[in-house]
Amino acid sequence: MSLAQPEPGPPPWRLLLGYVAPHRWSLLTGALLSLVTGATGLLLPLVARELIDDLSHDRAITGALLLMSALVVANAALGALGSYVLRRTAESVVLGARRALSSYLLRLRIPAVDRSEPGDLMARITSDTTLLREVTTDSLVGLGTGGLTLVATVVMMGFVDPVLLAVTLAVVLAAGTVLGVIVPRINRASRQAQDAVGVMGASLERVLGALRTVKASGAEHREEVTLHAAAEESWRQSVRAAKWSAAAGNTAGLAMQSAFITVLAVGGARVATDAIDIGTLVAFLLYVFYLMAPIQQVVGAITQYQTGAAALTRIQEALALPAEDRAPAAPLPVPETAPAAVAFHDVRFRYADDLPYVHHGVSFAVPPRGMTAFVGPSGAGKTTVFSLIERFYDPGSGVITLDGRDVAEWELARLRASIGYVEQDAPVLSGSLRDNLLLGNPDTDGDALARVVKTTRLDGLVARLPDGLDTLVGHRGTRLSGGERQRVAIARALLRRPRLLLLDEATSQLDAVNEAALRDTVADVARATTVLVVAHRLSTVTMADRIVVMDAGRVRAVGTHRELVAADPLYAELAATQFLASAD
Ligand SMILES: Nc1ncnc2c1ncn2[C@@H]1O[C@H](COP(=O)(O)OP(=O)(O)OP(=O)(O)O)[C@@H](O)[C@H]1O
Repeated sequence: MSLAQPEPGPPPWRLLLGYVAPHRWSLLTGALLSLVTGATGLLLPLVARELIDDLSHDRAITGALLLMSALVVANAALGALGSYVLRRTAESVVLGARRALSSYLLRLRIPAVDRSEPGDLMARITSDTTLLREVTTDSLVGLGTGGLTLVATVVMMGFVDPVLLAVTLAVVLAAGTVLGVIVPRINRASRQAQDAVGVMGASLERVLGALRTVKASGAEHREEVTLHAAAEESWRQSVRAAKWSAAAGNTAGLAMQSAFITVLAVGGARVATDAIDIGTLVAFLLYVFYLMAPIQQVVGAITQYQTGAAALTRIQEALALPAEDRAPAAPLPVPETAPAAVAFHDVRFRYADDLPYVHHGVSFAVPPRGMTAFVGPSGAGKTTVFSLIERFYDPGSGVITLDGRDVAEWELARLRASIGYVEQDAPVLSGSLRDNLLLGNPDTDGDALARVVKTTRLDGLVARLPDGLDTLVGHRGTRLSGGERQRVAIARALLRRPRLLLLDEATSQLDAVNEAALRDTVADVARATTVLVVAHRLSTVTMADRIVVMDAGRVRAVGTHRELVAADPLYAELAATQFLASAD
């Protein structure tokens, strides 16, 4: 699954260097340790040649043996330290990418979220970033240290016998041509495998988010088929990538074996004709043996990079989605407490370029203080009014003002700090009830919290819960009823001490007693705050100071309940059917 990307981003290797840059020193240290490890290994054949020489001339071999032992121990110790440093650095690169991505995803603009699958975005943060670990150690370091060791080994081989080196290189180059065909296939398969993991994440999120509905609809089997199809696609593509990776690895292995045999044959002939001595041939064969590791490392680096490049591209696609400016870490102190004035001036809006307009020139003005109710048939565009005030979306044309100033000119965090928003489906985040209430204003003191808990009639619920305010709610905690969730959402919004309260009233969530109590609370709030409410109940509209009647993306009429019943036929009909049906 691909996210829409406006223009091609930088190549994956540049992205990789960007992630690695903050850790360049530890990466260099690790790489250096690996190099020194390789160098100690490279000295061994020379010492071996000395040892054979000493033996054939009846000289003592203790010194050579001691040197060899020291080199072997140093090789092991430095190798372990180097791989630890590299692994740690790679984990830090993964951490950096995860931090960057999660911060970015929290700032995504709502239209970008509307068009993305949350499960796929999650896969990008979790599984794609994990792939950066291997790409950092295996690819970047592998290519660096493997490449350098390769060059050093080749130089040493040239030093020992240039003819045998030419033979070795001819075999290795033949294998390189085959690898050129294989490597791009690994990239394609890896990208498809990661995309399939994204699709699976999206399907899982869809099912787990509505598991009750899936069960109640008896749709488990159909959903299972979709999930399995995504899992199988990931398997298929990963197996394809594995097939090509294995082919690449074995091509390198085969090349080395062939080089070994060829060197043995040609070298044997050279020893027979006295062109070289036996010690030189043994030393050269040891170098061929040593060449194997850096070649495998370089081939591994190239194949691993193909997988990493696919992941890097997916990460970059997420980072190219439109996002809001970074919000300050601490909640902004609300600069003013005066109630806000809101106005829409000829606002036209649609959710996406390929969707019809939802607002066709909406205009209204709400003075500070008091309650304004928005009513109208389902789909008229009432909730959209709130989304635009919060700047979840920007209008296509027209202007929305808060205190007479275009909301587009407000610093976003300051704008939202002025507003308390109670959504229609009032989500509860998993965590304690206290966390949920203090989400928008964690510094609230205990007295203020207790007051709001009481006014929103949550005190009974708190008394009933086993750990009171610290009881876990939401996922893996106590499930709250629809009405309780709504009261929590109202309390959360009030604790933000908003200058403008947006209340998207859900139908039939509250029982009569709680509804009456909350009506009084909201009426109280409206004395000092501007309250806008999408109203579905007669009790709400009758107490509103003004009612805005919306129909099909336009404002039909504005007035009080009494005025509108007399003047507006649609409102009169709504009052007679929709509102009366839920009146107390
Ligand atoms: N995120 C979105 N993306 C695309 N279309 C949307 C989105 N949200 C709402 N719409 C569409 O915009 C139109 C107006 O929706 P809105 O939620 O504002 O209506 P409403 O008047 O609040 O309805 P209700 O009373 O049923 O809640 C609807 O046709 C809806 O399908």
